[in-house]
Amino acid sequence: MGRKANWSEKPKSGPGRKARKQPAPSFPGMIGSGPGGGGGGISKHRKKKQFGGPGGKKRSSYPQNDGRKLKPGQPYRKSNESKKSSKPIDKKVTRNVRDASDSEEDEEEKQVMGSNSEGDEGMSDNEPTMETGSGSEDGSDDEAMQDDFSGSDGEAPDSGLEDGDQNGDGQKDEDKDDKLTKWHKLANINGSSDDADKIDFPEGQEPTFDVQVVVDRIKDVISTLLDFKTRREEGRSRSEYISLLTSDLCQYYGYNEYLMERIMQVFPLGELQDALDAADAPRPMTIRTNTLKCRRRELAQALIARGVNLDPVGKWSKVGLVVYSSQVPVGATPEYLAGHYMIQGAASFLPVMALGPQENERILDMCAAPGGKSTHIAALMKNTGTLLANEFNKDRAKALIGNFHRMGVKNSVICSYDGRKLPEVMKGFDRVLLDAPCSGSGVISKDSSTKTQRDAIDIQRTNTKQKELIMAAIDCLDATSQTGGYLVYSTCSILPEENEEVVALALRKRNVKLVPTGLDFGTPGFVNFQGKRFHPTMNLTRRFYPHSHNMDGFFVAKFKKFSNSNPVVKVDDEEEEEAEGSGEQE
Ligand SMILES: C[S@@+](CC[C@H](N)C(=O)[O-])C[C@H]1O[C@@H](n2cnc3c(N)ncnc32)[C@H](O)[C@@H]1O
Repeated sequence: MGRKANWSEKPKSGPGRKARKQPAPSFPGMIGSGPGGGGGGISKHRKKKQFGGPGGKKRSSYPQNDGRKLKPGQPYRKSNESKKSSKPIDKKVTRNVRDASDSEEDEEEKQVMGSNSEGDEGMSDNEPTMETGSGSEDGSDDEAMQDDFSGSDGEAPDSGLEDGDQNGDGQKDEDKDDKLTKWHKLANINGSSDDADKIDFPEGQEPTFDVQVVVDRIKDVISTLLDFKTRREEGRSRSEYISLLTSDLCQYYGYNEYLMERIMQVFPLGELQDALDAADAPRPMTIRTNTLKCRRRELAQALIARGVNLDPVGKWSKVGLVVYSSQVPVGATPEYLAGHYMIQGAASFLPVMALGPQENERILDMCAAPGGKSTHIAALMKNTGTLLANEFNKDRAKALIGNFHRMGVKNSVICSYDGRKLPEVMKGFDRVLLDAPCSGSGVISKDSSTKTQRDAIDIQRTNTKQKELIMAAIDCLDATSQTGGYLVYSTCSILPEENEEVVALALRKRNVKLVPTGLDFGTPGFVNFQGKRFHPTMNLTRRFYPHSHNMDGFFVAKFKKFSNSNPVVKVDDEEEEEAEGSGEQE
């Protein structure tokens, strides 16, 4: 398997060193370009005409676009201008974003990577377009499945919603003219909105499509909604403005109305554009060192010597590396083939960090393929104890097997049950990870078809499955475990229907409580959402967003099971829950 790396080699010269002298690489593709940016919508136009007026000067400032460099996990702080206008439209959706500490790397890492490198502060400007090759592997559930031996570089992200349900990217191939016609119809746009005080509401006339008109109007409507009393046009209601904004955002970003409305409920108005822009931009490529086989410093040395321009991912992880650019395919290096690392989105480190696997435990990964998190769990267990890695989809389970072999996982059993049936097969685990199949609304840059293909029925179906899986996951746990009794529930979705609502149901129907995830950044989960009141401890769950944390949209909740019996839930309550979802109505 590959040739042996010379770990003692010092990166004084050679391609790695040279790579570091290159101009600062930037984020792939900026908004609207690159594989993820072309989702639906008007990304091509957006390249030319960004918010902030003609000439392409962006008003909304995504981390890499305003000259700052961020690594995954680093919070993005808005410019003063944005801050001033960042009034939430509704107090119920006001978020408190907790800042992560800045990523100052420890001295040891600096010595290896070279101090003062361009990358020290974070990502740079050129997309690291890595050829992953046929052997490339993606450890993340939520990323393109580069490691499932399909050999495809641009596959849909693995939200695992349905077995084999990942959509082709028909949206990308949509004919530009058809798209424009569609936008024209949808837009119903007339005139320009240069005058910020006078917004031209479409009144049924045939629309004249003009991206700049849409862009300006989005800006004006948001400004109006943020200062409604003074800026509103007499006789216009807030809902008129909101529906105009929804329609314009759908056109500009290429979402269907259902998903756009959901997203507008998640983010305060002052954050919305940043969130939507960042959702389109590809995330930095990150890799996770397989500590079963090597140390991060050694891996970094070996890759730098091959021409990979990298840095530690941030202070929050001891095993992650962010790759800025590379002269070799990162998914086909000898080190990769020898299992020294997994190509894995930074956000997908978080559920396993929260789980905190211990040596000699019995751990279940209920939805495990392709194995990014499972192999991480095995590494933290140091190949001791027992890891049961389950994956319902047999084809995907093959990728799991391949990854376990490559990464040298030896403490595991792989099985292929419907997770909902697992308690009938085996129980008594110290820890369980449920990285649930989801809509993928947090990983839109990896599968832009999500923008148009998720609807209410789809989300409802997913939500039902997630609720059944979480019940089963808890039933597999042993509350009397001496070392654990913990469940981590995670998704790569930002929708409360797939996150807080699922958690809320578990809190009601099982003897579990939420505990801190131990992750020192992330935004607290919603305690109130759209008139629903969740348990106050919901603020212990963590949300991660591309625009705030420079990683995929993710949700992580950690539970402790305190009794193996189940609470008695009154039949009336159950019926009410089924009718209303799991949160209490305010
Ligand atoms: C989000 S992905 C998991 C990614 C994985 N944890 C990783 O890090 O590589 C969800 C997985 O759940 C699987 N899945 C879907 N329904 C399932 C079920 N009922 N039981 C078990 N697995 C299921 C999907 O096939 C998909 O592989």
